[in-house]
Amino acid sequence: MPAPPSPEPPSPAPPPPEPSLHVEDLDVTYGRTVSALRAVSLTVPAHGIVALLGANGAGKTTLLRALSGTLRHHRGAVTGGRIRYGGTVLDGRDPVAAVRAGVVHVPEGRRVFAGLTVEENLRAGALGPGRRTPAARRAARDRVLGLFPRLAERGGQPAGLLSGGEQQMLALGRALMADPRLLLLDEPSLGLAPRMAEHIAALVRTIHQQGTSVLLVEQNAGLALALADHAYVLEVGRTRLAGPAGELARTDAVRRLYLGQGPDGTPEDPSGGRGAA
Ligand SMILES: Nc1ncnc2c1ncn2[C@@H]1O[C@H](COP(=O)(O)OP(=O)(O)OP(=O)(O)O)[C@@H](O)[C@H]1O
Repeated sequence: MPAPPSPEPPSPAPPPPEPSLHVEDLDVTYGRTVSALRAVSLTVPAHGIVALLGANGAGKTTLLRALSGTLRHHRGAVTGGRIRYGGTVLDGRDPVAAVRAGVVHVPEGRRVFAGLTVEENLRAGALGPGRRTPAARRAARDRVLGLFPRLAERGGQPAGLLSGGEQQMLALGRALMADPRLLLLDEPSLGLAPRMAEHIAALVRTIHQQGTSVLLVEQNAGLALALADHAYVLEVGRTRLAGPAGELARTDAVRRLYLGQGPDGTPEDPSGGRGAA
């Protein structure tokens, strides 16, 4: 008698869906009196790249701090609303919870460890809370050095000796060592010459194409809107505008206040809109 057909092998479980970030009606206060965000809502879809624009003091950094669990280091707290990343609630959590969920913050000013070498800075990024295998760490390091060959050349040098652009690459590289699914970038082009700012923007685009979602805070609105699919404009702690980046770039308010253009698209502000007040 022929043997009965062997049962079909079980099909592999589908990979977990990419999470999206949902911020709903978020309120943030510093100390007892400073209300920095009021009822701010924002979404970063899976595989999205979203820009957050706004003048100095609008609350952009505060929002990134709320997402990465670092508000309390600045005497701030979420006082209302909700932050969800996929199935994980992140409001009121600490930085370990954010990194475990895949949300990694590159703060303004780079904050590399100046006295450590480039290689040691990268290793510090891999020390995240997730229990990752040595092979996963090696893969992350290979990815970083592939993206930033200059860091490979400078591996043994103290990070404090790097140029501003190289320090920004190191800050990005260190964050990538934690295998983020959502990268929070605070002013990556700040203080860089235009060509280096363009180079960093191209690297951010590549990082996004490799599968990492990005929430980008940038005062260089032209650069940010060219990179992003979607954008939000914060004004004194509230959302003033939101929409597809290309559409926002054509609105009068964004052209005038953030792109430094007159009504006919001609430049009005010689700084090109950087640092709209
Ligand atoms: N640690 C803090 N303690 C008290 N108030 C703070 C603190 N950090 C920020 N603020 C206040 O919160 C508001 C939002 O500041 P935030 O730094 O988030 O703005 P921003 O849009 O990132 O501005 P910038 O572009 O200047 O960094 C401002 O009024 C600011 O003075």
